[in-house]
Amino acid sequence: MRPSPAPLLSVQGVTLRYRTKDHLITATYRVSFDVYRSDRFVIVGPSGCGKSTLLKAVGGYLPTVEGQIRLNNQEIARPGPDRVMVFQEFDQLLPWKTVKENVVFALTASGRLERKAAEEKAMHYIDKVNLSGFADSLPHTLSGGMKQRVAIARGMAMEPEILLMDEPFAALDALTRAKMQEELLQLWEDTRFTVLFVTHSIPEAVRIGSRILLLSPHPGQVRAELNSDGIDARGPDGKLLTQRIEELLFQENATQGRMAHV
Ligand SMILES: Nc1ncnc2c1ncn2[C@@H]1O[C@H](COP(=O)(O)OP(=O)(O)OP(=O)(O)O)[C@@H](O)[C@H]1O
Repeated sequence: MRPSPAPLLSVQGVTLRYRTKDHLITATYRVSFDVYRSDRFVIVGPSGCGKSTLLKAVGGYLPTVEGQIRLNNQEIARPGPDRVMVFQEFDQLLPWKTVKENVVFALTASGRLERKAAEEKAMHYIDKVNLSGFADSLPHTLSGGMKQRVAIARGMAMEPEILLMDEPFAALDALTRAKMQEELLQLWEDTRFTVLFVTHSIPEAVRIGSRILLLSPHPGQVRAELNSDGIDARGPDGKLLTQRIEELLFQENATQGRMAHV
């Protein structure tokens, strides 16, 4: 038997808290999961269960209270270019820079590439998100979906070890959202990047994920981790998986922290 590969990202027993003036808020409690290279790892759970907080901690913006987060076996202590975030908001781009310049700037400002190499790489990824014809446009002339495509192109151009996506399509209309999900999967087919994707939409989790982690309501604990690789989200298996997730998330007396593998 071949030894199983080491995880790219390992989250072990992670508790995350916010301290406000009057309260200590536990956002996640002893959450554990592993993300392997080329996983499309989706975290799904109800509003307030700590999904964004987990992503912030993986991004290196929030320290753990308990547990450890390791990338390539190195403990995460601060943000770094090996982890790039894409957010829900459409205002992630620099409004005074064109589409191309937004991507080029991310590559040159981090000192990773010279101007010419950065331009080439920027155009490569802008093309991948089908925006070549808009390279010289300013963000305010683009639709919400197009802005998100630019943010994704910028994130991918940085070629991080892992792309962190926090509800990137939640503010889009249903049709555009479905199209963007399709495009993301196509991009993944092309480049097999590793993505950690947060959503509160079960259909989106089933559509995007190769693995799906379910978190309980606040404070978020692991309720189950499901294998969804190769499942046709629109076919009978996709429907069954959606039902199973609904049961696991909404059953009244779910045993907290119990792991279910499908
Ligand atoms: N900056 C903050 N200060 C204090 N509490 C916070 C802060 N950010 C989040 N919280 C609290 O932490 C908990 C988890 O929030 P988080 O935003 O991570 O949840 P979520 O699952 O991403 O929710 P949603 O799906 O609504 O975005 C919530 O109770 C929230 O109120």
